[in-house]
Amino acid sequence: MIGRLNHVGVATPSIEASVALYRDMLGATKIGTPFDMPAQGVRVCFVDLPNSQIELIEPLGDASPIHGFLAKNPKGGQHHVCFEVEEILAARDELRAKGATILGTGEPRIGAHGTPILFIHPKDMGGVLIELMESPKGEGH
Ligand SMILES: CC[C@@H](C(=O)O)C(=O)SCCNC(=O)CCNC(=O)[C@H](O)C(C)(C)COP(=O)(O)OP(=O)(O)OC[C@H]1O[C@@H](n2cnc3c(N)ncnc32)[C@H](O)[C@@H]1OP(=O)(O)O
Ligand SMILES: [Co+2]
Repeated sequence: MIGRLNHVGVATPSIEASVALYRDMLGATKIGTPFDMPAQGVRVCFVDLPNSQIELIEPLGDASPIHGFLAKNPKGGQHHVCFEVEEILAARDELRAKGATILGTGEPRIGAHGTPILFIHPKDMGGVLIELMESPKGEGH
């Protein structure tokens, strides 16, 4: 089921401050323009790497799912890892059959790459919040 590592999600109280870190400390040159995803409750900015992406996420709105994480980690930190899968509904059903908790309604939502995404509760994955993302068509692993 598991495919390519698509991105590592990094929660931050300030995308602007995090962009400065990745640019000035690590020398990142391919940094996108931040954009809002109200349905996901986050503001997003991608840092492109040769083999993957860092997804900087800042809370957006009172119901943002990352408020709790930032309350525990006020300076931010590594929040989730995202793996591509070929068929998101098949992956969800297989995971559920294995006892995993799919977060939210369990129905995929459209993520920042324009394809359906789901999250697996960290309690079922050794303390790591896992995002599954359907591979963009034609880019299957
Ligand atoms: C940009 C769009 C999209 C994309 O296309 O890539 C995204 O990535 S959106 C990213 C943000 N969205 C989400 O994270 C949605 C799924 N997340 C959730 O539903 C919640 O955040 C959560 C994982 C259920 C946590 O909810 P919260 O209310 O903050 O915490 P709890 O108190 O319920 O926590 C229970 C338990 O889990 C631990 N925890 C919380 N967050 C994480 C985390 N990111 N990584 C690892 N562990 C986490 C928390 O510490 C609690 O542990 P215990 O205290 O030991 O019970
Ligand atoms: Co993500």
